[in-house]
Amino acid sequence: MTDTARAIEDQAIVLVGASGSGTSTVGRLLAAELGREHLDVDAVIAQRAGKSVPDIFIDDGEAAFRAIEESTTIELLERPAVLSLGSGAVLSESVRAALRGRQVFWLQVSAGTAAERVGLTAARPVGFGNVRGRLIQLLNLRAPLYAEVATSSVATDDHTADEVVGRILERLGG
Ligand SMILES: Nc1ncnc2c1ncn2[C@@H]1O[C@H](COP(=O)(O)OP(=O)(O)OP(=O)(O)O)[C@@H](O)[C@H]1O
Ligand SMILES: O=C(O)C1=C[C@@H](O)[C@@H](O)[C@H](O)C1
Ligand SMILES: [Mg+2]
Repeated sequence: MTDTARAIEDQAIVLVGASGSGTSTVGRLLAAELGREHLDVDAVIAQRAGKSVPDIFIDDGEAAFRAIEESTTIELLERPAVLSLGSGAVLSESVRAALRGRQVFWLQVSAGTAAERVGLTAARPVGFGNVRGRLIQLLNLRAPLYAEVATSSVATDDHTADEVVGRILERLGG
């Protein structure tokens, strides 16, 4: 193995994207394909807190969640895992700085598709009220931040999660 290949193997593979882009699902499948650990930052936070992310928002407030999200994300970036970031993690300048120089895949999704996907799953903070309208707002705000940190982007609207994994594997191999 070349030094470059070894250096890449030691590095986290990071997935970013809006809620419903598939960061959790694709991350789990990609990690299985690569034989790597999968770390979902939302899941790690919930496990450590002993309560769900929506409950942390309700009990402790968004600012408290963002502080935990920032430190947890930066900590987990040091692991040679597939890392699924929370959709709002890129709001943090410190997280964006920590992502520089890393392999970051942006899973792109339209608001319509994201709403269909998250509308069918368990409650989450962005799911309160008008799901599609809220997702459009969040996408407009966050798309430039995903673009800033991403080294590669993958369209997901008309592709299954397995197809998205295939696209990422092609790019990792290339
Ligand atoms: N490419 C895809 N095609 C069809 N359905 C998908 C795809 N990717 C994910 N899904 C489905 O969409 C739903 C949301 O996916 P997932 O939980 O992975 O999104 P997420 O980006 O992690 O969202 P959040 O930021 O809210 O955690 C799940 O039901 C999942 O099975
Ligand atoms: O869009 C957001 O701000 C969030 C997305 C989820 O990944 C969670 O991190 C939480 O629900 C907040
Ligand atoms: Mg997720």
